[in-house]
Amino acid sequence: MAELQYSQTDGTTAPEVLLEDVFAAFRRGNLRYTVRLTSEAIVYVVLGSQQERTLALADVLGCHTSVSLRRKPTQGNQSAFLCIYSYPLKRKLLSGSVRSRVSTSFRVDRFDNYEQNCELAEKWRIAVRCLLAGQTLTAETDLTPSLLPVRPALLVLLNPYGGQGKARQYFDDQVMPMMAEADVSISVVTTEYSGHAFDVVQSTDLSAWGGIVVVSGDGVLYEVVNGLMSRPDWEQAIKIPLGILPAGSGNGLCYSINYALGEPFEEDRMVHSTFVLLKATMKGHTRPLDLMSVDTASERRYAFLSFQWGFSADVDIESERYRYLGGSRFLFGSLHNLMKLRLYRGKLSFLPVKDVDALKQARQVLSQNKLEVKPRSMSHSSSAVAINGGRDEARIRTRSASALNGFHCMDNERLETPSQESTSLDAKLMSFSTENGVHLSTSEEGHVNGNVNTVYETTKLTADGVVGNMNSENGHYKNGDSDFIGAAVSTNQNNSKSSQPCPASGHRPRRVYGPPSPLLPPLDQPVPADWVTIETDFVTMIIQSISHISEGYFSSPCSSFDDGVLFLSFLKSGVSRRQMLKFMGKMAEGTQVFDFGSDGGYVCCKAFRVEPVTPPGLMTLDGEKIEYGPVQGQVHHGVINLIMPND
Ligand SMILES: Nc1ncnc2c1ncn2[C@@H]1O[C@H](COP(=O)(O)OP(=O)(O)OP(=O)(O)O)[C@@H](O)[C@H]1O
Repeated sequence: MAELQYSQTDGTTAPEVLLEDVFAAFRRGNLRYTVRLTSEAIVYVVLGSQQERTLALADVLGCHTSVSLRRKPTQGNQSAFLCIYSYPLKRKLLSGSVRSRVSTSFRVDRFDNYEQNCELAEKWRIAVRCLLAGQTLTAETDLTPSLLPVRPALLVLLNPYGGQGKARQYFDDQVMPMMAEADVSISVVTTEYSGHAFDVVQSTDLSAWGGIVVVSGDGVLYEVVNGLMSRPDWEQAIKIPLGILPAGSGNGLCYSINYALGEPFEEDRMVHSTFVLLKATMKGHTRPLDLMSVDTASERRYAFLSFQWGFSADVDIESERYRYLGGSRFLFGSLHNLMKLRLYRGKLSFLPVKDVDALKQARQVLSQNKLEVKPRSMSHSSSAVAINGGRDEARIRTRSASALNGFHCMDNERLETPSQESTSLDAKLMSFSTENGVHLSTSEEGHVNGNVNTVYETTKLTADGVVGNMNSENGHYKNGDSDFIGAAVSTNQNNSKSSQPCPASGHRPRRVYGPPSPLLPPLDQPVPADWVTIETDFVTMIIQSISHISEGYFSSPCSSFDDGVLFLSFLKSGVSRRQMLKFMGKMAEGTQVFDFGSDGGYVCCKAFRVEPVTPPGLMTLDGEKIEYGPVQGQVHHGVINLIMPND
């Protein structure tokens, strides 16, 4: 643990000491500390020494009392225990900073009486929990349990087939122990078919939940958003706080959140993302996130991430076969698609946001990140794009080559139309054993071993709502319906089981709910005169509302969560396969390209329309396949409440 100077040497007032006591070390009772709690930290000093140690509350996730001592107090042992769980950032030699768990325990033995010691420990626990919830305390505050904030449980939707199919493992091993430490109660639904998340949120009583968290990729959150927007009470429903933990392939939203917060993602992403989610949950924090409404010829859908057409959409959908590779599936998909570079003829129209030079701003953002940017025209192979080094080097190291958004070869290589190859996910027999819910390990400073008492449930929800709680016990998580053999795509509400993601999320009825889209004319009418239209052969097109469309792919440096605008990146024909390969090498090095010179663009807009001329192919919304054909969309400012710290 880092040793920090607590006393204020800079002339500023030291934060008020809320609690101060003398506690013993957990294991070595003869080692005693003076422990102080302020609104910012728990500071403890070895008695008779000047050495202070600090647990910054910003790093603390929770606090429990007597967690490991199941044994009854004996005559010689009347102590209670206080255990604090923190996740400070620690520097690593090669990979920057990562959070690692530290549990710090004190023996509370001021009194000869066990109950009094318990009371004292409980007082500390209440104080720490209240501070973690963002409450203001003073030294005079009467620390009673009634002060503790009561928050409804989170509804967790876990897709066991997202990404490499490790969501269950990550959840059991990493997420649940942290949820228990933070005393956040949850109900877990394991999705059983593509479209299950949609069905659940469409019909569940939302007032029962404090928020909905998906343990999945962006695809399941897309289902959740569309499920909420398909409700007659959509206006209220979409306000429920939404969170995401990264168990997919692209994890674009989760990456964007961590990026915006400066939180590591490269290593232990689930720990970092859970930490961020829980810190926000404990304080009841959310941040507005823009919503995109997208109309196809037959229906309306909603998205929070991106619309894609061309190379990147093809890579996303066609790389489903490499799903077992996780995020690397995009690299293989890109290499595969590189072999058969295609052009996509069509008309792109957009309503530009005047006076915003997106490219200039993006260069500024990148240079602020201490990245070196040398814009070039893709037509000129001699000019290079290099974005290197800087504080975010590790963070923006591209693992996913979905970023290799199309380039068209100019060496007269054969251009093909998009293929209609089927996508499939290997059906696998999955057996989940999650016997021992939460286990805390022992480490330095007298840390605690043992199971944490917490209550969480596996809830079986169907389109009809809550069917029943599967299991609920102290510290034990049992998934009653975890065995899974997939066969076919199904939206069967009788919990029929499927292992094949349905990219189009099923054929659902036309949406009738949602905000009006005043910027959009009817799809069969021309766009207004103040729109810009480009008709050409496109290689790729991405319209996005957040910074990253997949892990490490910083495709829109100008985007923020609730800026009320969209950023459009497109690339027209004009680059060779060799150039593209070179570019892919740079991507592997951790470089990024968003600057397409005269062969493309990066613009800020509020609405768009795409009218493909190319025969049927792939279009995606938040990485999920949508109906191919004319499509248009507009942004709706800050409609979604994203679970994310806002302080
Ligand atoms: N039990 C299930 N069986 C089959 N498909 C499922 C199941 N649960 C969810 N799905 C589908 O899996 C698809 C992919 O899910 P998800 O987005 O979680 O992972 P991903 O595609 O790997 O990640 P990302 O979207 O971040 O690239 C979604 O379309 C969802 O509808």
